[in-house]
Parts: sequence; C-alpha cells; structure tokens
Amino acid sequence: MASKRWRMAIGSDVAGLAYKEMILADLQDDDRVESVRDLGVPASDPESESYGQVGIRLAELVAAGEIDRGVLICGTGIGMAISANKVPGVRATVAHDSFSAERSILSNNCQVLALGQRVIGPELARRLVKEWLGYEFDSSSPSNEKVVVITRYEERFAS
Ligand SMILES: O=C[C@H](O)[C@H](O)COP(=O)(O)O
Repeated sequence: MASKRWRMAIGSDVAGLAYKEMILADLQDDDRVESVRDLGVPASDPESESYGQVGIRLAELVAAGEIDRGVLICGTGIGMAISANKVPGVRATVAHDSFSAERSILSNNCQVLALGQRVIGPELARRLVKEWLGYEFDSSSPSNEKVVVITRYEERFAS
C-alpha cells in the first residue's frame, strides 16, 4: 500500500494522552498520512472528557466519511473500542500484537485501532500503528462476505 494517503484522526482520554501525543507526531511525519486531526483530550485540560466522548466523536467522523481511519488510546483501549463500535458502520478493535493489527484490516476491515497505554510499551504502540497503516482491506477477498454480515445487521436499524 504505497500510494494511498490516509485521512486520519487520533484521540485519547487522560490515561492515553502521552501515547496520543507521541503517535500524533509519528502520523504527522508519515508520508502515507494525508491529514491527521487531533480530537483531544488536550494536554491543557486532560480530564475534560472521558473515553466515550472522544471515541464516539472520532467514530462519527469515520461514519460520515470525513476520515478513513482513526487511532484511539485509553488505559486499555477497551473503552475506546466499545465507544467507537456504538457508531453504525464503524469497526474498532483493540490490537496489541502485530498479527491482530494486520488481521483487523485484512479480515475485519476495521477503520479504528484502539490501544492501551497501561498495557503495552510506547515503542510497540508506535510500531503497531506504523504496521497497521500499511494494510488495506481487499473487498474482493473471501473475508468481505463475513464483514458484510455485520453491515447488513446494522442496516436493519438504520433510520
Ligand atoms: O477502557 C477504559 C480506559 O482504560 C480508561 O482509560 C480508564 O478507565 P477507568 O478510569 O474507569 O479505569
């Protein structure tokens, strides 16, 4: 995946703020990233929002087609993944190993990667994001029909 330039956003709660700042800088330096929006929390007021608010805000940008992918960081990544997955059309997951990060794209077409600052070290977090950006879902692959099952279910509730 050499030519695509991702439109991205990143967000965290207070427990993920340090990694958010670090990975934001990585994304700003990454040639594969067309744009990256910082959705908070701000270092100046890190308790201003919880993971649910930030995770849903980022996922709504994905659902609206304003960004292609997002990175969310909290203590474990779990609250962020739960929050983002509440937004129809969004597939988010925690992935703290290389294989899961790869499969989250190639099997599941996830748009959102959630990480836990209290779970993995900073260099692994950075590496996982770098690797994850290199994968792109193949909609002609056998995995597509499995993802479509989820999409069809969501569509039953679309207003
Ligand atoms: O999933 C939740 C996150 O880990 C959050 O950063 C910490 O939540 P807590 O303060 O309720 O443990």
